[in-house]
Amino acid sequence: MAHCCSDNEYDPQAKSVAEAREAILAASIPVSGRESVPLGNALGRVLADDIHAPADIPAWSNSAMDGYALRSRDGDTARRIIGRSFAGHPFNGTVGAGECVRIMTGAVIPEGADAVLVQEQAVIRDTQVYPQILCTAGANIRNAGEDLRAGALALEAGTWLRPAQIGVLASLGIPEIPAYRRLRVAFFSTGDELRPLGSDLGPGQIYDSNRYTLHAMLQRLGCEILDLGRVADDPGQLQQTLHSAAAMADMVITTGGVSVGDADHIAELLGRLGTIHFWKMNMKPGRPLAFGQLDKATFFGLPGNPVSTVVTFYQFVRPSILKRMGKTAPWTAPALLLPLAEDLKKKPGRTDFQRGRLLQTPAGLQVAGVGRQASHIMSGLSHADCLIILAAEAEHAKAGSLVEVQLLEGLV
Ligand SMILES: Nc1nc2c(c(=O)[nH]1)N[C@H]1C(S)=C(S)[C@@H](COP(=O)(O)OP(=O)(O)OC[C@H]3O[C@@H](n4cnc5c(N)ncnc54)[C@H](O)[C@@H]3O)O[C@H]1N2
Ligand code: MOO
Repeated sequence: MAHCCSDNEYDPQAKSVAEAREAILAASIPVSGRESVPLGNALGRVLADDIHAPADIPAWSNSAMDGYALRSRDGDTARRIIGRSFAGHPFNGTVGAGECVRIMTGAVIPEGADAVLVQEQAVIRDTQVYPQILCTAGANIRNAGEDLRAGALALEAGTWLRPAQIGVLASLGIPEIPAYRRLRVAFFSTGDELRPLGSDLGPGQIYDSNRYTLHAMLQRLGCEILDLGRVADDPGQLQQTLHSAAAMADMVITTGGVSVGDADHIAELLGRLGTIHFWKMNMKPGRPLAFGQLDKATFFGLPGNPVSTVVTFYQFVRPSILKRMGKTAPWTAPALLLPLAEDLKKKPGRTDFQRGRLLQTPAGLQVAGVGRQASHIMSGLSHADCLIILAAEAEHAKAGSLVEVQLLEGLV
């Protein structure tokens, strides 16, 4: 018999994170609906068509520096300034032997010139320029089509638009883009103990924090959010809410009530209403997880413990949303390998997603835990910038050993 406090860390029936994610992604079918979206509102949308460059980018060969456009083959001989080429105001003549054109960054390279002498490397007397160095052909010139050739594939269908991609589309002069429609996600939290923020708490009651965390995670993914509020641990109300959620959304997410307690009704209900798998996951936090289909909607029943809600969202729901939004792979966050700055405790059995923070040390980037790791400690998660992933079979991890790390924040 196992000791009462052993926490049953190893369960041969439990599903691994990789197995569950594979099954979830296989069942996550991309939406087909599409719409035209003004580029200014396109952040976070997914391109529904390939985008080709309508013209060379840059359209003209232009100067990378402020200086003098000249013929490189004339060496370091003095040049006479015959005109000016400013961004938006090209010089219309031709640069000949012994001549140059005053030029600014971004201005068109005049005919005849094949190099730009940077002004810091020139001495000017009267209208003569005396090069202090020899320019090679092509020096400080950005050639037409160097970024993208006319007709070249700029961005592929399935690209998730972040600021850099928006910038590329803007540089092509495209005011509206073809995008897949946004994913409609309905969610609600379950539990008799949950109270709205701002209300007084009675004995045993807590604030419904998961719904706010979920809302924020969905907002970041650009979903159309349908917040259905709090639902008590009442099978009739739960059934009604699940029905209406499935009728209005592409995906339905609940938190709480997926475990084995007497008030955990999600399992039994969904077994009747849809095609649902209840998985005991081989991970910590996030042991119970429900996944399946409810009418046409993908369903996720996330565990109620607040940290478990976040960790399971990032490991399973986010990849499913990204794929259903039409984004091409990858759908999972990449893992870095970083040295641990301190020992971390772990029992063998479940894959551990410990909350961590990155440390800049003289020896380079390292990672440390954020302290207490239980699945109700949201303050720890709020101080974390990454998850430290310790393999199921691993025991305590030693300072200095390399561990997998998933960043919680990205630049874009
Ligand atoms: N006998 C067993 N008990 C439990 C097991 C188990 O395997 N056998 N698993 C434990 C693990 S691990 C987790 S995780 C939880 C998951 O349970 P539920 O999904 O049924 O969640 P609840 O029981 O409803 O709530 C758990 C915990 O989280 C709080 N909670 C719930 N909703 C919210 C919310 N919207 N905002 C903030 N906090 C919330 C709730 O009050 C509970 O404290 O089951 C364990 N038990
Ligand atoms: O698996 Mo639970 O999420 O540890 O608290």
